[in-house]
Amino acid sequence: MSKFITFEGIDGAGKSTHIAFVADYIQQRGIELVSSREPGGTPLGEKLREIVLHEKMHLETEALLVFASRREHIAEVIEPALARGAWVISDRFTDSSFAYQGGGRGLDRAKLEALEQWVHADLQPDLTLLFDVPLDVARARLDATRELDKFEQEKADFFAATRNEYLRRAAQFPQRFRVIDSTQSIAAIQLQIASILDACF
Ligand SMILES: Nc1ncnc2c1ncn2[C@@H]1O[C@H](COP(=O)(O)OP(=O)(O)O)[C@@H](O)[C@H]1O
Ligand SMILES: Cc1cn([C@H]2C[C@H](O)[C@@H](COP(=O)(O)OP(=O)(O)O)O2)c(=O)[nH]c1=O
Repeated sequence: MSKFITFEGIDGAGKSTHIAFVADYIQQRGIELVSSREPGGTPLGEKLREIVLHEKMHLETEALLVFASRREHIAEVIEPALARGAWVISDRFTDSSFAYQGGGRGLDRAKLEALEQWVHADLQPDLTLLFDVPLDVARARLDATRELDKFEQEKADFFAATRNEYLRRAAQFPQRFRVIDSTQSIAAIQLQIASILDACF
């Protein structure tokens, strides 16, 4: 049966590092897998991603654009894949909007809930892997590796609020969230992910 798995965490937590591992692990079982990301995942969504990640805008514009990208992603990629029995993994989904636009930037949660109801009232991930690390660890990893986009340049209090909102949601939806202590070694994290996935097959 199809599964929808999302990857979440503050920038630098290690999400991208583990996506290829998860993709391999699932495909080794002969399952059709669609691997995607947000904002993005479709040609239009990728254009919206460029705008959201690099342009200054009103907070509500930002929220509307990430949900516009998501609407397209669900219609063009996620729903068709799930309907034919494939598994879908997405690097970020709606929990990112609650964490970044809600927690980080302070957008009223009720507005995000209204958008969520509008865009995907009947769809939720079956499993959400939350990569959780203290801010200083995430920051040190980012500084060591890449040029920072608009979100990655935010200050520590932004990421503290983002992380808190993720942890709040994990506590609110314990049946789909698995919180992974991402200060562990990559090998230890992969072992933990493998045992989480084994429970899904
Ligand atoms: N568990 C870990 N231990 C040490 N370094 C890590 C770990 N996970 C990721 N990294 C490194 O941290 C950096 C950021 O990881 P990345 O997966 O790109 O984070 P994200 O996608 O969450 O922003 C990369 O250079 C990666 O190799
Ligand atoms: C999906 C989504 C992402 N974002 C932000 C979080 C990230 O900082 C950024 C892009 O995420 P990500 O793909 O993790 O960036 P990178 O490729 O640099 O690892 O978009 C939101 O603010 N709201 C959202 O709804």
